[in-house]
Amino acid sequence: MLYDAAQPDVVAVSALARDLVPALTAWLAAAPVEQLSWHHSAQPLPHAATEAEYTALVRTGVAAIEEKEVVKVVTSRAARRALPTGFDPLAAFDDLSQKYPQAFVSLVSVPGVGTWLGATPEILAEVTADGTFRTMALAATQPLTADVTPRTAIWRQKEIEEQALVARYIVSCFKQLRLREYHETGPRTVIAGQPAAPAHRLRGEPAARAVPVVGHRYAAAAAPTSAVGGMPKVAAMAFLNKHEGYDRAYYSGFLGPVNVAAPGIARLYVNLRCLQLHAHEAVLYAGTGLTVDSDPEREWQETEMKLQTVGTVIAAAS
Ligand SMILES: C=C(O[C@H]1C=CC=C(C(=O)O)[C@@H]1O)C(=O)O
Repeated sequence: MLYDAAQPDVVAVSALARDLVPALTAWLAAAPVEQLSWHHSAQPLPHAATEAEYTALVRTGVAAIEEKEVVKVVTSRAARRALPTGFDPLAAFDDLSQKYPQAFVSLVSVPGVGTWLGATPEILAEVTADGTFRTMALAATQPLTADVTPRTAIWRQKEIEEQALVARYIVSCFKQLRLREYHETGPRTVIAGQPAAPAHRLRGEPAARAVPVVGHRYAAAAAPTSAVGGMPKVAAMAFLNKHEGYDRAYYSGFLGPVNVAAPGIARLYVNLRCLQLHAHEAVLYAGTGLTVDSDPEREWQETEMKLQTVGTVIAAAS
């Protein structure tokens, strides 16, 4: 499934994905690595914001919240990193899979789309074999340190508010789909990464029994969620289009296996902690949810921390 934030009405789903898997797996196993050609997007490289530019964007975001233009907005930035000679995307994929066993690690290379590598912890929507539909409200991240565990993590007002906004947004999407019966657990702190860029998140997990199509409809209605766009959605997106200053491309869109395990089973993830490969460099993406209490310097540091998730595989290959 492919979704591009710039074309929110277009969601491409392969009905035959399951039938393609054996042929693709055999092809990958048979092709020598040097013969695999990785697609590069024809789009120009995005502007990579400096610290001064990003903190200024955060200040503008906080001012927009103070002026009640938006309730919450999630600003983001791109960062460019030179690729080490002979960088092997398949080895980087293996490396990420080992480092982040709880994340959805993906390597996607499509003509016209380019090559994207990522390790996202965030489920957008899931439909399981028994027809259960699940989603989660993630927001806020803090570094995992020796003396902070999920049991002892303390969250500030800003983060509690941020997570509550995302949860409320999800419930409003349920209402839109006339999905009235669901149950909610949490929020509870979870580990959303492994040593390289560890983080804790708050998570609510509303679940509802539903026909499989709800997953698809929910994903199309909810994306971009308030965890990656903001609230209200239209005002937050207008703010980002005006001020963010670069094209997010597939970052903060969604991806995942649909109809692969069996028809109707889907697991869609928000495309976070990802990078796009270009011929000689990678573009990494990260963002942070702003509320009225956001501190620009802390938000910059949070993006730095998040960039390390995929940044480590480039550093490891150097
Ligand atoms: C925009 C990103 O994270 C969003 C999703 C979850 C937690 C977030 C946070 O910690 O601020 C953000 O809202 C990103 O990781 O690039």
